Amino acid sequence: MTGPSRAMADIMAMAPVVPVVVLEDLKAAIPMAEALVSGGLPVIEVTLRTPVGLDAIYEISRAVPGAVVGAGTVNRPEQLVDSLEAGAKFIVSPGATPSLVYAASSAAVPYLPGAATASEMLALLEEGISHQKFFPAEASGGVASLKSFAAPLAEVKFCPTGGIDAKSAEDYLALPNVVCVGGSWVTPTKHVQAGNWDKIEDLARAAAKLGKS
Ligand SMILES: O=C[C@H](O)COP(=O)(O)O
Ligand SMILES: CC(=O)C(=O)O
Repeated sequence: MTGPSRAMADIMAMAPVVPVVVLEDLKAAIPMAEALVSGGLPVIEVTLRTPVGLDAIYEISRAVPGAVVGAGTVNRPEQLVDSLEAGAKFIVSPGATPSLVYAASSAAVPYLPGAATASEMLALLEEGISHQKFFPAEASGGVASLKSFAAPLAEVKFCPTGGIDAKSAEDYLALPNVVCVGGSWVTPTKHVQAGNWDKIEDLARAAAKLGKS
């Protein structure tokens, strides 16, 4: 495993669940991150799908010391640069392109690119990227597909994301090639909008226990 994959492996091992956050209101960034960290989920992926994504990463990285905040939906190399400037500790993209892989490798930042087929996984392995996001997990065959990848692609370890909930997360985490899972169920929009941080902390606490039974 090369440097950036090693570093991504360490981040993925910190918690069984990576909350994938789509924030509409910057004011929610810090209390939401504090609730997740208090509940036991320090690794947080803030997507760049909304205008406040980068500012949220900036604020969380400076104000929530226990958080390891990364940028998600990084679809272009310039977004990777902006994310690092904002304070992102890791980078996630739904797929991968040569320019994204090059940008991540040049910046030596932990990088979790998406892959959904054996060919995409092999292409990333050729770049030294052994830790990959299986996306979109449920739509790409879910647990059954990952079981099929385990033997021929034994070197690849996954963070499946997309359509996973608290119940199905257990099934994914039981697989030998799954290190953690990603999902938005820990930060439901209704609770974020209402500022129900205690509810989010409860969801995080339950998610942090997954895979440990
Ligand atoms: O990164 C992918 C999604 O935003 C998270 O998936 P989900 O909302 O289905 O959990
Ligand atoms: C889906 C995904 O991987 C992302 O938004 O980064």
